[in-house]
Amino acid sequence: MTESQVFHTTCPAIYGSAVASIMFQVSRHRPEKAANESFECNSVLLLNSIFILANWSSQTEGGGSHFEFVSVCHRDSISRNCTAMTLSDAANHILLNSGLLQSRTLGEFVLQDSDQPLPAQNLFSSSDALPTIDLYCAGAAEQLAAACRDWGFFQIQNHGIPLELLNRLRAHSHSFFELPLEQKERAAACSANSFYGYGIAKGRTYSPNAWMEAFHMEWTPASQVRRHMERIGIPQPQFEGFCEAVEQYASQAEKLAVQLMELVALGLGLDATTFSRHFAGSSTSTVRMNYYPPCPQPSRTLGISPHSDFNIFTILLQDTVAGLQVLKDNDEWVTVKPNPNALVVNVGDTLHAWSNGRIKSVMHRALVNTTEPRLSVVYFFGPHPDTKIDPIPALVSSDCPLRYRSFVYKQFVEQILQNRGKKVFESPLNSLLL
Ligand SMILES: O=C(O)CCC(=O)C(=O)O
Ligand SMILES: [Fe+2]
Repeated sequence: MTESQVFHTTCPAIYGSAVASIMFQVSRHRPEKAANESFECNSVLLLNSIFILANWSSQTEGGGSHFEFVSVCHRDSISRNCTAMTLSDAANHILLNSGLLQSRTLGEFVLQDSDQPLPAQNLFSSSDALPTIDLYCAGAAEQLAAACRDWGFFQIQNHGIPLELLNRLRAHSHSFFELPLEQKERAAACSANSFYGYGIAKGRTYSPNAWMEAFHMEWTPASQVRRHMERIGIPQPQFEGFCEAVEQYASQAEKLAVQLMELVALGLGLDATTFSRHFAGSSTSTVRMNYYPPCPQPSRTLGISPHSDFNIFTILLQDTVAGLQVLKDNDEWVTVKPNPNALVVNVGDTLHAWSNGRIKSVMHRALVNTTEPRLSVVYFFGPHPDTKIDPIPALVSSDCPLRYRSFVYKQFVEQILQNRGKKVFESPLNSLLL
């Protein structure tokens, strides 16, 4: 029933010379079509694959266009299963398989000039300027508070999480993203409203065509790592290894987050438990693996567009590839130099408001590059959903008057989720200003 042919095509609009020629094999469901009909590569989208809508103009069909949807593995540029579809089928296929909102239009997923400010090419020089703090040094509390005030970001070394665990987690995360797309998609988010599972990053903070894939797993109130991984179907030793690495890491990161809250409280001149006593063994935290495949035109897209995190602290593990950038003083993007022994920590909007703005959550983004995939494993730490956040009275003074209203964490998050999908980021903190 099908006829297989090999085509050479170019994608000048999207990839320029970087993918000068993609060889792909098209299986057509209508063998009777004219031999001289040509295919034109029309649009491209990627997760771990490049999706191509091949535009087939057929005179025999009354001059109308017919679209065929072809999925091509971008690493080796050799096609896998190719199915003929209509344009809307193809769009639906992309939406469903990416775990994305079905209501969106295809155009939003096609790589194109972004409406976000794009990076200049020279921004990849890494900076040593971001403070690196030894968690057990004398003065760690003061250094942490100063870094939270001046940068909203810092790296920590001597953090107590063994390097062996960090390396194991990095290795398992890489292996996960190297699985075939079809397999990863078995853990795709179950509904358009879910953030969890495999897919591209969603939410108000990310560009809809972010050059990345992600695997997001709930950690509290109960770990959902195994539930997601069971759907993937990998051999038992790999399954166990992956789940154990994530569970051990998340458990240690949770303790670290509490320790950081206590040190920062001390550094701000407060009682150590000012923030942490509101947690009493309960938090809202998740783990997300972000993976940024090499990109032929890194200046035309971003891995993650500028955003701040809405939680308390984010603890981020990088590998050796740079890409994370922090907006310093609302003015200059600084690249965080990868340090395999260190963890990158940033203040979230909730802690910002809780401290009455004494410490700050800042915008950050991720760049992509042409040659190497980049990985980050992120632990997002937030309070229990019912926690009421009141700016700490001791941090209100005549030279720092009360700036934020009190709020319940889950209402703050709900409001952020309602605003998701907005293309230009607006800080959720604005809605809390008095
Ligand atoms: O991958 C990175 O370096 C940044 C990730 C990030 O900002 C996020 O997931 O919120
Ligand atoms: Fe972030």
